[in-house]
Amino acid sequence: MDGTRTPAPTEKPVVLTIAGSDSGGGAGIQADLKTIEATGGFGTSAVTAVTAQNTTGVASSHVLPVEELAAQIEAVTDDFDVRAVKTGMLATTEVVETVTQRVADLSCPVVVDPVMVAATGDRLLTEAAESAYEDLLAAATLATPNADEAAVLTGSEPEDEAEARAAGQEIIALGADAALVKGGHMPGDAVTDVLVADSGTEVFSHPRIDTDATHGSGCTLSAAIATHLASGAPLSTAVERGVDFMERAVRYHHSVGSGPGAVHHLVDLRDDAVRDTVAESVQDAVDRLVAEDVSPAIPQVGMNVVAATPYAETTADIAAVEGRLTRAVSGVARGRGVRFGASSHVARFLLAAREHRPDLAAAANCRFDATVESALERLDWTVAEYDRDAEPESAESTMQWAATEVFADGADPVAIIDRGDVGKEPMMKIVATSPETVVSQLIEAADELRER
Ligand SMILES: Cc1ncc(COP(=O)(O)OP(=O)(O)O)c(N)n1
Ligand SMILES: Cc1nc(C(=O)O)sc1CCOP(=O)(O)O
Repeated sequence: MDGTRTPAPTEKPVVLTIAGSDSGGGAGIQADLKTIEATGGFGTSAVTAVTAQNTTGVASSHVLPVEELAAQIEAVTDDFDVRAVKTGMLATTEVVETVTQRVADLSCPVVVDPVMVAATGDRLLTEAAESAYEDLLAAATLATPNADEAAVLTGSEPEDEAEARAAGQEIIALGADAALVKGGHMPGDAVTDVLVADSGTEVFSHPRIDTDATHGSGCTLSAAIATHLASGAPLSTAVERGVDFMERAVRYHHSVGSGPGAVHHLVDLRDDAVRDTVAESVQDAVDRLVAEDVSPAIPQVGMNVVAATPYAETTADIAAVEGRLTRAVSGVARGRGVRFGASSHVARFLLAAREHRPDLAAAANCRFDATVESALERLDWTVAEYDRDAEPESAESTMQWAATEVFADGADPVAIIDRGDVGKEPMMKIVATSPETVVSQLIEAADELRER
C-alpha cells in the first residue's frame, strides 16, 4: 500500500430546499440542509429571504430580489438531477409566484410547507401573499400545513382529527395531490397528524413531548419527507419516517438560546457515531470484571452488563453481553462477545430508568441473597427495592414497571433489590452514569462478599 486510495463515489438523491435563512440555525434553510443530509440526501438550496432570528423571535427580515432567487433555482436545477423540492418561507406574493413558475417545470415531488408565522408569533409571509399559495398548491405533491396554516388555506381552523381530515380534503380540492394536516397545534395528549390523499386517509399519532423547544420542527418534518420521497419511498412511508425523525429531533432538542431551544436535526447521526465506542465500553467492562474475578457477585442466571447510546430508545440501542457472564471453575466466563440487543431484562430496566434519570447510561444485574444484603449494609450504598407482588396485571413488563416504581419519585439509588418470586431468582441491579462506575461497584460488592 502506498498510502493513497481511490475513494468510492457516493450517490445521494439531490434535494432542493427553497426557503429562508434562520440566523439562529434551528429553522429555515439551516434546518433543511441538516435534515436532508441526516436523512440520506444531498442538500442544495435557494434562499428566499434572510432573517435575523434567534430562539426569542425574528428581529428583521430581508427578502432577496426574485431574480436572485430564480438564478439560484436555475443554478441547481441546471446542474443537478434534483429528485425532490421542498418549499419553506416564501415571504411575499412575488416570491410565491416565482417559485410556482419554477417548480411547475420540474417532474420531481414537491413538498410545500406553507410557512406563514413563526412559533414566536412573527410573520414570515405577508398577508397579501396568502392567496398566492393556491397556485403553488396545485403543483404540490404534498402540502404540510399546521392548524393555523390550514385555517388560512381553507377558511376554518381544524380542532380535532375529523376537522383535520376535512381541511385536508379542502387542500386537495385546491389542487395539492395530498395534505398532511399537522396536529402539533391542536389540543390533546397525543399529537395526531392526518395524511389525506385521493387514495385515502392515514393517521400518524405519537405522544406529545412536553417541551416548547419545537423551533424548526415544521421545516425539519417537510425536509425529511422530501428526502424520503427523493429516495423513492412511497408517500405514506416518507411521511411515517419523517414524523418519526421529527419526533426524535424534538424529544432530544437542543437547549440553546434564552428562548425555547431548537430541535436536534442530527440526533440519529450522533447516536450512530458513538455505537462502536459504547460497545467498546461494555467490552472493557467485561475485561475488568473477568480480571478482577467478580464471580461472588454473579447470580445463577448469569450477569449482564449493559450500556446505552445517548439517545437509546429500544433494546437494539443497548450494548450487552451475548450469553451473559457466568461463574466458571476458574473465575468468570466472559460470554460470547458484546452485541447491541443482547440483553432483554437489564436493558429494559435501564431504558425505563432513563425515562426518569436520562443521565443513567449503564447497568448490570447482580446476585442477591442474605449474604449480599448484609454486605450492602457494610458498603453503605443507597439502595431501593421493588415488590413484585405490587405489580399490576396491566403492567407491560416487570422491568419497565419496576424501574418506574423506583425512579419516578426522584430516587437516586446505586442498587435496586428484587427479592424474586416462585421460580424467579432474587436479583439486584446496579445502575450508574457509566459502565466504569457499574464495574467499580460490582468489584466492590464481589470483594465484600469474598471477605465473608
Ligand atoms: C427562516 C424561517 N423559516 C421557517 C420558519 C418556521 O419554522 P417552523 O419549523 O415551521 O416553525 P417555528 O420554528 O417557527 O416554530 C422560521 N422560523 N424561520
Ligand atoms: C434473567 C434475568 N432477570 C433479571 C431481573 O432483574 O429480573 S436480570 C436477568 C439476567 C440478565 O438478563 P438479560 O441478559 O436479558 O439482561
